[in-house]
Amino acid sequence: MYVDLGNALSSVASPGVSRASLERLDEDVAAAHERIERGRANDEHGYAALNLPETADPDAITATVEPVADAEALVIVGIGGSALGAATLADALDSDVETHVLDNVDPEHTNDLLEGLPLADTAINVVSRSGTTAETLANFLVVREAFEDAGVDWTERTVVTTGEAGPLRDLADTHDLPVLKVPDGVPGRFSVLSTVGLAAAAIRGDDVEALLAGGRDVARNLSGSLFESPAYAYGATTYALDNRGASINAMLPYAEGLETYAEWYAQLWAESLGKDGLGQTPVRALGATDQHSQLQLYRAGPRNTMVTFVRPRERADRTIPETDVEGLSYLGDATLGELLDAEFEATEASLAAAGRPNVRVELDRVDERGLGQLLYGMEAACVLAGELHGVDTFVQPAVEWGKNAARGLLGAEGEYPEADAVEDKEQLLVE
Ligand SMILES: O=P(O)(O)OC[C@H]1O[C@H](O)[C@H](O)[C@@H](O)[C@@H]1O
Repeated sequence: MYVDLGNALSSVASPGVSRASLERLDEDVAAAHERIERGRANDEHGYAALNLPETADPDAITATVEPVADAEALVIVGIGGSALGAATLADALDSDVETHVLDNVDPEHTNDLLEGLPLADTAINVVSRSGTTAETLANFLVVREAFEDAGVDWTERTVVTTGEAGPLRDLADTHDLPVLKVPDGVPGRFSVLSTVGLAAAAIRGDDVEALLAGGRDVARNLSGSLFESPAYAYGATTYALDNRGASINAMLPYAEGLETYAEWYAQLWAESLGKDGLGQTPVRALGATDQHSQLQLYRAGPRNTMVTFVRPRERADRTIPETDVEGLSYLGDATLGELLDAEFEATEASLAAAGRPNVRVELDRVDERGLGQLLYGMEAACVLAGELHGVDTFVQPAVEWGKNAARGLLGAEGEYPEADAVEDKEQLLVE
């Protein structure tokens, strides 16, 4: 993972950060790094996630998913941090296993998905750390019923990933299902390199060891200086730009396979840093597609946005056929990859020319190792930014409020005062 901060400097952009400010900030980075290292050493909640490249057990994961390793299709049932990591890997890595993520509870989508699946050859990986998330459990019950209706034994096709206890764990025990435990101290949005993200990767035949090796590459470089650690360089610079007015961070990967990565990043950034009135709003985008939609705003709109570019240094390529159509001959000498790179460089330069801050993150390739580096790197960047902001990176009370309110509205057992607030809603209906 490589991070170029040149276009975030105040000599280029406004808001921007001077080299002198970054050097001063480096003292805070050193203190934050010490805190992070202490948290990692004690396996404290959240910090433990940064140990996953060392602590995850790829052999145990592979052995547990073995009963469904022959699957032609895979449905990952989970939501938020229990879906987006696996979805990111599935979007970015080729596999013969057709992979679907059932996170939302839109009945039309669920019906369409279930109708099209070869159920007898489909694996289910149901993932919920708490084992209580309404969307996940409801979807699982629906999927299970579809298997039963088709005469397929769902217990033979299901792998469960969950915590030590809870309704999903009970269900798994009752039916003697293979279970992978969500490791302690690892919040969902930091769990891609654990059983949460890696079970699906193993079923798909992705190289789980290489994903973890990518994480280790970046972990090795975490040090007390942002000038020595690409992950910290990114985290510290986003912090500095946010403080100077870049309250929006548009994630713009230039690789089709990284579209879902931008979703994963949005959860990581929003749920971890959005608290105490602070936080940088992540926006999901894709290059070159969003050059033709969002870019106008980022170059000429309010000066409240930074852009994060992500691109692989190498990718498979395809030649653009020659043409004698007048005005298009320049395309015939190029490849699609060269065109995408030219679009990337032009966009980066156009933002810099307009004085708009942007940071370039590069990977060698979009493969298991590169993804392990990118995902771990962004997690470490986020933890650092959380330390610098002084927020509690690893909790999400605002999300829990909504979860409780929905439970209360559905009449779940227990006290859910949040549901009363929904019923007391002020009305101003315009028809
Ligand atoms: O894994 P689960 O317990 O089902 O939780 C799934 C998701 O639920 C909530 O929305 C949390 O805010 C997320 O961080 C979490 O990833």
